[in-house]
Amino acid sequence: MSGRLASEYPSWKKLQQIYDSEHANLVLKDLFAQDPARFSKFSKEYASTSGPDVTFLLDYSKNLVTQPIIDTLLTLGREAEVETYRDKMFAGEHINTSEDRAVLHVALRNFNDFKIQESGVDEVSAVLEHIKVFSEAVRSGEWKGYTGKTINTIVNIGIGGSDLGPVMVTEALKAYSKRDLTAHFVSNIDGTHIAETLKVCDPERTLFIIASKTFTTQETITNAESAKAWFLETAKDQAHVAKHFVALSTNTKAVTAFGISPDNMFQFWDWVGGRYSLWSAIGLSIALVIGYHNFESLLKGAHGMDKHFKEAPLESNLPVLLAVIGIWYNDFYGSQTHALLPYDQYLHKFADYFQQGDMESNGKFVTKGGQRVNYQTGPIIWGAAGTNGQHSFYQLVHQGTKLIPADFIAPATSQNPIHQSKHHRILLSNFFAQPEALAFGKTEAQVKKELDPGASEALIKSKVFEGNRPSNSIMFPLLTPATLGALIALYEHKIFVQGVIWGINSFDQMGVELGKVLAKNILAQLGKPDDVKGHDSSTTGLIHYYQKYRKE
Ligand SMILES: O=P(O)(O)OC[C@H]1O[C@H](O)[C@H](O)[C@@H](O)[C@@H]1O
Repeated sequence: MSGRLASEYPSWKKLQQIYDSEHANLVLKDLFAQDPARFSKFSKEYASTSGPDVTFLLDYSKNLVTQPIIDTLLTLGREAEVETYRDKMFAGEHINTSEDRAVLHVALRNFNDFKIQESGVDEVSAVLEHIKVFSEAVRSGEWKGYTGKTINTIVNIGIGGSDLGPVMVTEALKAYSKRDLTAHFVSNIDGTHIAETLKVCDPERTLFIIASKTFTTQETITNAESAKAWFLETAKDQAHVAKHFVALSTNTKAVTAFGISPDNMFQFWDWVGGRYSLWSAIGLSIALVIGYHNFESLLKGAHGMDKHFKEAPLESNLPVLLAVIGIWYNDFYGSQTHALLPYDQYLHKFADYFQQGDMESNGKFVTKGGQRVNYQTGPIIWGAAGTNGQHSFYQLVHQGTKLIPADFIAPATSQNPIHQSKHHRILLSNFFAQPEALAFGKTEAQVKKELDPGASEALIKSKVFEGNRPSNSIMFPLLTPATLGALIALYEHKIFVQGVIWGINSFDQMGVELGKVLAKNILAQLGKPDDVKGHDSSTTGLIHYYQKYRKE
């Protein structure tokens, strides 16, 4: 984040030399055979030192690294001043330089532990109290709708960071949810999303949460207006809106203009990035679903990881280790993607969440200083909950031509230990087997032994697994709110460290703007073919096709 090109650091050049001269010999099978202590050397147990107990194991031994490579990667971190920039973040310095903002999602889960100076930070506890009081009133039934009935449905209307975090966390912590309160999340501007959701809502018992940092996002405001119109069809009186609509935003003026009273607004601040906002008022739907106490545990679990990230030396700092290992593949092996593969159905939205978290943060081609990078920055993040992926895309992961570093994530204990945990044992046997298969593969000699002597060369070759495909494994005892908080913070800080090393600003998102501006211009031209002006022939042709067939 210093804005320097990463490729100028001496350690970067050294890593390139190491890669060129050694990568052909970096064979996991050999590395494990040569060192029986490899697992204990390249795995770490995390234990929180503040807040609720959180422990997990990070096993990074199945990576194409040796100790000297890890050391050089850590030197890269030091040369890029990761520690300095980490301290700047926690101190509230304006490290988001393009927008001249502090980056203080860590302040949202701090509970007065670290001293952070920034306007608004002293209001965090009041907003948490507001979330607590409101969520408890709704959950207990004390908060009533306009006809005196209790709320049984919440609809969070938001997009991007105002949607993905709450969606992912409420799914992940479903085991802690209040079963008589149904949560829906409407994000897409496609009218289908709100229309299908409203079909199952009762206006007398539904609470709409309009979640938008800016309160100007086209999708969210349009969906919110449609929801309000739908509500008023039944409720008639504008005064009833107060019982059924609340806003989560930094923009009081726009919230008031929409017709939501400031009393029903949950505040946050410009130093909370959208993709880091689930810890803020944007988490209201989470508190409603899992209860404030559990929401606070989520925050405290994240704070424990913040403390680890802030205080642990780089060589035992888990977000740093994940970050530099990721850079090794991304920048030296040329891998384009990184897979997040949780073996926990509750985490089925984890990869979706970190698509925004990582790709919006680190999908940048210029440094903070405005130079075009001459190396790869953020990877493409993707993934799905195991074992589903095994029956679809794992073929390519095992035998395709691309190197796909992957993180396997699993709880030792299931929240649903049905059939004497039979399901969970099967799930975990797959969680253990896949990284093993990826790393060690299956040789031609092994394949031949299993086939008839007359088997064709082609058949033999098709059954070979080259192996040497790297992965991390993360295991924890149980997916609790605090564990999830720590896990999310682990990845947030990993993304931060990578951004610092690449010299980019991980906290703006200029890349989402151009399409929005063009769409606004096109929207004004959709009326008639003659209005369609100023486009290339392809865009013009597509709009004309729409105009020919549309039905209003
Ligand atoms: O919360 P909002 O202001 O409505 O923003 C919602 C989302 O839209 C923007 O375009 C950004 O790409 C996201 O980072 C943000 O989370």
